Amino acid sequence: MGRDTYDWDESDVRIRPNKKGTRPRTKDRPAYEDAVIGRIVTVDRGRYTAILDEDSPDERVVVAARARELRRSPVVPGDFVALVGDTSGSPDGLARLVRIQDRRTLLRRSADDTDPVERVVVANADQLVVVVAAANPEPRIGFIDRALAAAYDAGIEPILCITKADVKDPAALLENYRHLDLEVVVSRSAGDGATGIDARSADGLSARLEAGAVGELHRLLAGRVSVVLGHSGVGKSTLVNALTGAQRATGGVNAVTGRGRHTSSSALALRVADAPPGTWIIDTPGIRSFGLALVDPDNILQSFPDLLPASANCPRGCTHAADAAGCALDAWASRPEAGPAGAARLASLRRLLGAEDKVDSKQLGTV
Ligand SMILES: Nc1nc2c(ncn2[C@@H]2O[C@H](COP(=O)(O)OP(=O)(O)OP(=O)(O)O)[C@@H](O)[C@H]2O)c(=O)[nH]1
Ligand SMILES: [Zn+2]
Repeated sequence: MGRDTYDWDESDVRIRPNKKGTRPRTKDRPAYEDAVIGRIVTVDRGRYTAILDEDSPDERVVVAARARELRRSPVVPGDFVALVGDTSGSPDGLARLVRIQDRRTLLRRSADDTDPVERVVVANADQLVVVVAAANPEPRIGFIDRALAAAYDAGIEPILCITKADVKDPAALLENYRHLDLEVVVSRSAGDGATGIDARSADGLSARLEAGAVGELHRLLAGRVSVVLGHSGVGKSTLVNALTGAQRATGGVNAVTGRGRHTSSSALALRVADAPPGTWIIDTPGIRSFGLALVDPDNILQSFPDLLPASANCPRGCTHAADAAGCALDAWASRPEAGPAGAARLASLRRLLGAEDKVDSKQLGTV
């Protein structure tokens, strides 16, 4: 997909305009007919790093500053942008970012469930890889379910990746997601002597991951743009490094941008090694919470497809809260088909649906 969008030019028509997308008003902006389109790989202190003529002999990295007419529209990794000025890619050159192309998808979050401020995470992602460890740190069901709801809301396909399966069997955790049509990849470190993939993790230790899961992820990512989300310590950098061959944690010159050290708190698009053109991973360090203040409650329920059919038996306008009279979801949870995780699934849905009403919801972003 990334490939196609990359080739857009000035004459392009809009495909699937995203009503959530942010676009400068058409009326009063100059045409910028000499603009070139690039893919944003990272944003750091008001400087936008874009990659131009991707996968061609003229491929180059261009740093840009935003034009005033963009006002405060957020520009994020994954965005395709129009650049004018010095787009040669010379080390000291600075281009001007004059336009954000229409976005296919937009992953947004709020700091917590009551904060209405939109934080745009990445644009044009096809997939969201939610990384949780089987243990150390303990997996948080609420975090997974929040991420699934945000992905559903954004029209992005989720993938669940469980790491550290060598530390604990993730079967009980996976029981929650058994009824979902969700790709699940289970990763573990490789035992001595097994064929593994060496990856340097953020703390500098080298983890050796079993090749199977990394290979499976590699296959799922091919040709697509995937955001990777996970709490600190789950092994996200280890995985990302295994897939990209990057060693950003060790500093030095960045594999994509070719420039200096990247601050570790901003999202960064990295190329997946040995993958077809357009295969990108967008790493999102430092996202600790995933507030759902911007997500339509209806989409929260839609992201629980195992509970959705039963909700058809609820009274009209049912809030599905624990005290909602006649809510059919209680009956669902007690049925054998709901499985051992049925009650937990319902509780998780209720936490997410009810979060916006709670006074102390500041905490809920990290549930
Ligand atoms: N046992 C085991 N340890 C792992 C596995 N994957 C990663 N680790 C270790 O877990 C620790 C954390 O890994 P990181 O990749 O740095 O975790 P992270 O999620 O990127 O954390 P931050 O860098 O803090 O965001 C490191 O010591 C890794 O070597 C695994 O599959 N099994
Ligand atoms: Zn109900």
